[in-house]
Amino acid sequence: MTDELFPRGPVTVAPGAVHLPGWLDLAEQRELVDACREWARPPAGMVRHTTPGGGRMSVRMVSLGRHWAPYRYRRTLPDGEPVKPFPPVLGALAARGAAAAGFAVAERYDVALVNFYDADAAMGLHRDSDERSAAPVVSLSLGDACVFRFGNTERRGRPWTDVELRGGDLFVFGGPARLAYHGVPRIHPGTADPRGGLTSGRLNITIRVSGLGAGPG
Ligand SMILES: O=C(O)CCC(=O)C(=O)O
Ligand SMILES: [Fe+2]
Repeated sequence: MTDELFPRGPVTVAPGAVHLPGWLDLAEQRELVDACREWARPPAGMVRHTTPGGGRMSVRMVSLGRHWAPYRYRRTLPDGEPVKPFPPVLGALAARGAAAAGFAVAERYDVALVNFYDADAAMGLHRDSDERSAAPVVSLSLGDACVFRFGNTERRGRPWTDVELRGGDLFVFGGPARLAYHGVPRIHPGTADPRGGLTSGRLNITIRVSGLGAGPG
């Protein structure tokens, strides 16, 4: 983005974790927001998951390619609906994003999770460890800014770095950071640039290589 008061440059937050601010222009953001609206529709639309411990997640999610629900991937939703296919546009974006962050990825990206955060939603510190691939996770942010907490691979606690992710930002974590704990403690409501297609709330698209191939489950 060229109209920022204080332009933000790429930052390596930890070895293997790269933040590229303003990676998507406003037109690309609008296209993705429109696509997310389509993907969020039933059948196989947006859901709030319950964890095995009985807690209800505040983030609404829709899966593409494989249905993710705590804590594994499946081909179908609990009601038997097939998961929506993985859109080729996200495969291309993920490959481009990983390359922009300095990663050479031989595998094909095949799953995505679209997360919607309203003003009060948050995501606790966790690792993305349900994949069977070491390929970097590619994350795109749209709408409201948030605090993205990027921790370490050892424990769900400090040390961590808090990064502000805004609409259009790319964050990629792979290599030594692939299994680092991370989460979203807070949304900054009302910070979305409406020209990016979202007037309230935050969308995050997280694209991964499942490593599950054509196998079952
Ligand atoms: O919303 C984000 O930026 C992070 C999402 C996330 O960590 C996940 O979907 O596993
Ligand atoms: Fe995650």
